[in-house]
Amino acid sequence: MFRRLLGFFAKDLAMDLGTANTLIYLKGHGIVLNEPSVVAIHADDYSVLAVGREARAMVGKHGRRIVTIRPLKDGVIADFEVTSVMIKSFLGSVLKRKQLVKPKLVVAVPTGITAVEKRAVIEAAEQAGAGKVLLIEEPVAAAIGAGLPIDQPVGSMVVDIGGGTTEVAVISLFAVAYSESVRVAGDEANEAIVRYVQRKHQMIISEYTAEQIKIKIGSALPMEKSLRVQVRGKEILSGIPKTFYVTDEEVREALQEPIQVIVESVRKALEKTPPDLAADIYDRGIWLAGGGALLKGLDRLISSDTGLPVHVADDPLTAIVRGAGTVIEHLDYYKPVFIS
Ligand SMILES: Nc1ncnc2c1ncn2[C@@H]1O[C@H](COP(=O)(O)OP(=O)(O)OP(=O)(O)O)[C@@H](O)[C@H]1O
Repeated sequence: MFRRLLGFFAKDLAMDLGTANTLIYLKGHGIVLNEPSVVAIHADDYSVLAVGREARAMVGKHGRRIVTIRPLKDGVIADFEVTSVMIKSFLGSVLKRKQLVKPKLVVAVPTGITAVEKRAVIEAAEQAGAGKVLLIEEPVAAAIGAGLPIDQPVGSMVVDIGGGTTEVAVISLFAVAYSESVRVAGDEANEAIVRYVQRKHQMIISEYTAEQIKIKIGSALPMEKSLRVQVRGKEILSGIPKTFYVTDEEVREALQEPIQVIVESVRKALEKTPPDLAADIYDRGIWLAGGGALLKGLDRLISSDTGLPVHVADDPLTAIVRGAGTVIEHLDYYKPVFIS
């Protein structure tokens, strides 16, 4: 009885532990944390200097004795210790005071995650102070966040374009019926812009600058108005810092390859989807989620390539955590979605 009473007061949580961003949803409150998945560490004694936004601001601007680390790669834990530290810091800032009962935590993870990777997520969360850790596949969470009827015998296709991975999944009756995952998403797009600028302008820019270019003027198809952005970089030959312009057309050219891989994975998923579910998708269309869904014209490009209607989920950057949040609010109803 006492434990049940304590359980009533427990602050259960849901988390989108992403390659680029980590978001936390607190039961009964909504999204309470949205931070870059970055940790800054002192190289001498490995002490943690900053986590999240504060650590992100140090990237590319620190001396040799500081290291900035993105502990997740392609949606999975690449550096276990640093991930634990990061989760601990985020959970700590959300929960503030020590809890009498450890909170239940729903974590969204990529589809096709291995048993070892699952274990790593659960252990990192437990070390960070979580009680029971429940895992849900990211596209399922994204579909719930987008308001799709995943509890019905109806096929819904979600394309989640994150930082490290693009996941295409067909979901029906609480489960993934078919999925396709490629390690090409936002990060790869930034790297493609860095390479293009080197080749075309003989200038070196950081991945952060490339990301800003992508967000400001990036598009998958020509836009009504031509755009250009002023960029600061370093000339390859002289090493001298210089300012130059990059146009939307150039960014489209740079992004052609990664976009093609994403479109190809959607086409492949459609080909492999069982016929009855495919018929539902042909009727209802495809939903895009994740930060990559914000690339201008990507919905139109996928639509013209597949001949299907393509919708962008509301606030695609938060779709996964909102979906995982819905699950933590109605744990019993969504029991069938857990994968561990
Ligand atoms: N307006 C925009 N246009 C294009 N890309 C964008 C835009 N805004 C954000 N992004 C990209 O979205 C990506 C981050 O998306 P998101 O937070 O959904 O990924 P994540 O969940 O951290 O990654 P993953 O799912 O791979 O673990 C970044 O690569 C970022 O550059």
